[in-house]
Amino acid sequence: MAATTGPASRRVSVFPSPQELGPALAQLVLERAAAAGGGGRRFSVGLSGGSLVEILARDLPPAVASAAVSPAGWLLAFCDERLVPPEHPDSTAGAYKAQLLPRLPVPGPRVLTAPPRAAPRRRRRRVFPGEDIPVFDLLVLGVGPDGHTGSLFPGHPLLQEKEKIVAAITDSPKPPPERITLTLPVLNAARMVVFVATGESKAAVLKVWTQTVRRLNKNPRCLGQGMSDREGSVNRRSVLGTVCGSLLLTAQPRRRSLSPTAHFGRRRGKPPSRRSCPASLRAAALVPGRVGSQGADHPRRETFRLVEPTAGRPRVTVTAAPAA
Ligand SMILES: O=C1O[C@H](COP(=O)(O)O)[C@@H](O)[C@H](O)[C@H]1O
Repeated sequence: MAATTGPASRRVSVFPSPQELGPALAQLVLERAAAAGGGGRRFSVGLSGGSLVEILARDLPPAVASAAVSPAGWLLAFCDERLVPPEHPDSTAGAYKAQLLPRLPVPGPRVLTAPPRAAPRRRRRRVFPGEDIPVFDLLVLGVGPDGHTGSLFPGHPLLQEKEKIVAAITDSPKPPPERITLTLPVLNAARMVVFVATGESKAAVLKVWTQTVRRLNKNPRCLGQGMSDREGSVNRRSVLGTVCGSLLLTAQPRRRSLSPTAHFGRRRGKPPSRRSCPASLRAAALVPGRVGSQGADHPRRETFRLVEPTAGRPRVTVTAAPAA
């Protein structure tokens, strides 16, 4: 049973274990698939790798079977991929092909083996007709202990990417160093984004994330303490740059008039110049409403969050649970 707080559009649910989180996540996938079908769309879903593969491989197939749903119309892509041979244990596509796909009914989903930007322009057009930026119905993203999501790492210049929809990274702090990843513009364009974090190693980053979002929601003009802390083993501002940039996915059109001062506040002296204020943070200041999380401040608790705007898309979900 999940402990859930926050308005329906921005819900935080805490699951006692991944065993309980998994079925809820599977239900969410089916709900989004049904919503896409109801809207006359093919269901497009992007999946991260890492620990998520096991959760989905365990809990999605039984949910699909008991709902008697056919995944034949689904389009499945990967939020990021490590550039290793498909049979390598680090390959995200390889892991899904080995663990999840054989457990789904036949015919299974259409699988994009590389994110659309890596494909020729003609093929991208066919996959996401009429969309400059692919609008996924659902992105299921993991969160690393350092706050990375997909292969978007805290403090990495890739967070500033605005043009590409898929970008290469050759210096990933987490091995393997060479990867490709969906960029923030794609994350921000999705109809719903689910962040899944399990295990104690994620507790610290989720705590910072939650606290910052609360601060932002109370007073979007001040990111508060820690945000100008450039020292220490963890650059909290950068961590939040990733995390809050992701939370932007929820949000509203940007207000052009917002200045960097507005985002960093004046409490810690002179605000940084616009250049030193990451776009993801500028955007994060516009996250509306309240994100609550029961117990999420406790370092040993992790959270399941569902964040969605009151009107229309996109919606953001974060899921987490202590490790089994
Ligand atoms: O390197 C990666 O890490 C994240 C988080 O992985 P996890 O095993 O800690 O859940 C993952 O979401 C991403 O796809 C992957 O490339």
